[in-house]
Amino acid sequence: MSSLEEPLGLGDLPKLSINRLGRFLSPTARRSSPSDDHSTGKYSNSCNGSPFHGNSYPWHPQCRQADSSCDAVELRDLPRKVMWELPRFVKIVEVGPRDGLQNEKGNVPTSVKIQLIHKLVGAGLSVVEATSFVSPKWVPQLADAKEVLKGIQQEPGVRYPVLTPNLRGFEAAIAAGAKEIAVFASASESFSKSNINCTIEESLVRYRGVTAAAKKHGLTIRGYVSCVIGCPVEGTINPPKVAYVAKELYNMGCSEISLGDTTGVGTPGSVVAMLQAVMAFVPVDKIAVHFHDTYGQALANILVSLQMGINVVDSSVSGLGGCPYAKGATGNVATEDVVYMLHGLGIETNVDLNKLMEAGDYISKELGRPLGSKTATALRKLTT
Ligand SMILES: CC(C)(COP(=O)([O-])OP(=O)([O-])OC[C@H]1O[C@@H](n2cnc3c(N)ncnc32)[C@H](O)[C@@H]1OP(=O)([O-])[O-])[C@@H](O)C(=O)NCCC(=O)NCCSC(=O)C[C@@](C)(O)CC(=O)[O-]
Repeated sequence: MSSLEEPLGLGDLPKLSINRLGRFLSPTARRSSPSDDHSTGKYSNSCNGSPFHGNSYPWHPQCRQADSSCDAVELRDLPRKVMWELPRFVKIVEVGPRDGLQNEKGNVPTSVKIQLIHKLVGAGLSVVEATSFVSPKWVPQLADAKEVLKGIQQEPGVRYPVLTPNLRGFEAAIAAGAKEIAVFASASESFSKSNINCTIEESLVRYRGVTAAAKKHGLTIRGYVSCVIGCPVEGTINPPKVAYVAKELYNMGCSEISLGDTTGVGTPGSVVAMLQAVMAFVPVDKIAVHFHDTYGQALANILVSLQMGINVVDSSVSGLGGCPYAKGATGNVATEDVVYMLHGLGIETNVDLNKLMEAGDYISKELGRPLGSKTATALRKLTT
């Protein structure tokens, strides 16, 4: 990886003066001490011997303890500390081959889908949602689900979940070799009707059957809740509604609940309230976030989710995607942009950004459209 591809952030922190670092702290986050001199930016000393010598960092847990030393604090860890204990590792669930390609107007050859999945796995992604075993009358773009799943050369340690809307889809998925499935409910009645042609309650009954069958086969099950912030028909969705559907999916055996802002209307403000409600019923380490970037809020929404303890993020290479049954919704947040931000925060992903961009180049060329990732667009301009 050339230095141009390294996100600005980590490498540059040591070059910042302590006084400039002090300015990262908001007046409310930083408690003043009588010995602080605000005119010079010199603050009282609670960190002897550390790179922060001469400064007090009340946001750091060690600094918050009386008589503690900040010796252990390294500049490298600063972003995670300033941002309130961000996770060290984030698992990215790549949904491009499914959520992305389900929305394509033109026909994408099966061989291209398979090649894309191989490239994404080659970039280090350990979970790649491969396809959907839905009705081809509803989503003709994924009518080749069986061929795609059978055609993938499955790598050990990599998961290839597929969507199953009912027992029929589940059986087809099993026959094609699926080891992990996902069921998808909605927090909006209108969207449930337009997407899977049933009410929320009917979908939960249906999914109890699917999850029971999946458990018998020893399969891992993911559960989606869509329209967690807003619905194109109903408008704002109340957080308790989202929490209810998430709890039901969790209780029926879904090991991970992915919360989908299907239309991308969420902001960090609405996302916090929604996550808070869900976390009352589903453990934080079982929650994933799934943001579409319609309003350009996805990265901010991911960041606030990480600050609340989430460490699983769904995204789509080159920002492919949208839902054929959610009018106006654009693509998922681009995986390249997520990886760039996470690496910039010092968070590991095991994803090689260069190889990921190659996968993005590949599918964009195949679809005949410009790159959908801002990071990839910027880096390609610099390197070509
Ligand atoms: C759920 C159904 C099937 C109900 O569809 P329906 O019309 O109510 O069901 P049906 O039982 O009357 O079946 C209609 C036809 O489809 C067939 N059929 C029935 N099931 C299957 C199956 N599994 N596989 C293949 N074929 C199937 C069935 O055999 C029948 O064929 P016919 O007799 O007319 O020839 C339909 O509404 C459907 O497939 N919906 C899926 C729509 C979809 O995939 N939407 C995109 C998902 S994205 C999403 O939900 C959001 C998410 C997860 O990405 C998160 C986010 O972004 O927020």
